[in-house]
Amino acid sequence: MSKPVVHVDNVEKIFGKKSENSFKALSGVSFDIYPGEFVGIMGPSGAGKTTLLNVVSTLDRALSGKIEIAGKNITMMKQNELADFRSTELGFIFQDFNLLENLTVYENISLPLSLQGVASRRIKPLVNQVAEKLGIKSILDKYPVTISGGQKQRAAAARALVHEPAIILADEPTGALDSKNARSLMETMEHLNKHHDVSIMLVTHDPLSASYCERILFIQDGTLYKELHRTEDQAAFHQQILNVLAEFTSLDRV
Ligand SMILES: Nc1ncnc2c1ncn2[C@@H]1O[C@H](COP(=O)(O)OP(=O)(O)OP(=O)(O)O)[C@@H](O)[C@H]1O
Repeated sequence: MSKPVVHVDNVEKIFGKKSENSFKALSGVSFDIYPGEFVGIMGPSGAGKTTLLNVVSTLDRALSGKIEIAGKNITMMKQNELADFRSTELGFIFQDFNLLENLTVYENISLPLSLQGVASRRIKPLVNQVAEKLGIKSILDKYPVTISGGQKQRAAAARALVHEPAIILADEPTGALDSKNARSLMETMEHLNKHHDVSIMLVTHDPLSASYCERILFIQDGTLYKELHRTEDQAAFHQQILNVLAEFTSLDRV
């Protein structure tokens, strides 16, 4: 078996100092994501999903445990090394697109490459290639204010992919989209995963978005609660996800 692209080993995260106010947001969390996998993270509000994404994405530090991405131990890296690591190995897609309004779609997508100092003659073919994959070649000269929410999210996905990161980290990417655009974005992510071998870790509340994943890790109270593999068709997987979410609701009532 190939080496995992994300290796999380016994991670713990505590907010606040060692006093009555401290809160254990993650406890003994361990899992691997292998190259080319599409993994969803689900769980009730406050379960620790965003905290987990933040420590994996190097935006926050775990208190203990080990996290390796693309074979590199990020828990040992200094701040300046982390910034370099993020810009080369990680691709981010957030709910609110985070496109810069005074740059065109082309300029937004090329930003990670410009920041890395890639020569502009090398940037153009890379941007065109990723725009082609995401079906947004015709809007490259437009400004974000003139395009739809779905197009904005595709542009954000293109920007996340253009530097060929080891993994795409997506936090509620469909949260600001209507159902048609949400479905279309998830189909695109599924396509990128299946046909272009893009590894994806997706945090979502939405069972339909999650049903595009191959595997879901459910977390509750900061620990892994259950893991679900997609073995049947998407509709059946969607139903399995709904069943697990219903377990959380009934646990709440206890
Ligand atoms: N900076 C912080 N200081 C103190 N507690 C925090 C901090 N950030 C998060 N928490 C707590 O840690 C727990 C996990 O939060 P987190 O945001 O990871 O949950 P989540 O599963 O992403 O929730 P949601 O689905 O509502 O976004 C929550 O109880 C939250 O209140």
